[in-house]
Amino acid sequence: CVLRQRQERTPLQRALEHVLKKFEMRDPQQFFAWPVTDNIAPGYSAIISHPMDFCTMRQKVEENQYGSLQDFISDFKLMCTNAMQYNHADTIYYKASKKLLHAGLKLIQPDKVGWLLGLVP
Ligand SMILES: COc1ccc(C(=O)NC2CCC2)cc1-c1cc(C(C)=O)n2cccnc12
Repeated sequence: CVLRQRQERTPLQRALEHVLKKFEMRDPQQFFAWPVTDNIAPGYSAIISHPMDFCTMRQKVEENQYGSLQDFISDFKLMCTNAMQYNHADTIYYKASKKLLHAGLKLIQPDKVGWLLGLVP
């Protein structure tokens, strides 16, 4: 997951970066900061067909690969549901991903997201 230096950003990119920072703050242990590897999670790549993590999301924002907030939220949900699929419910990762998903979706609820969509014409 390579991050290039900052280029010119569209209003959507700036808004997504803002939301991404808020999401990342809800992952203090940084379990979701980087791609999960097979050596820390045996068999991960055979079980999870579409891995996702915050660094990859940041890369996609920087490369303007998200056409909308919804595309971005889909990757956030994918990241959390991957963790609930691979990890058993009694693990710290499953519990962290469930908490992160709920906290993240609360952050972008319509009543709270007005300020955000104000940034995007
Ligand atoms: C980038 O992923 C990680 C980075 C660091 C850590 C980590 O610090 N784990 C320590 C807490 C007890 C060992 C765990 C993970 C990790 C995330 C995950 C996810 C997200 O499924 N995971 C699954 C099984 C084993 N490790 C992990």
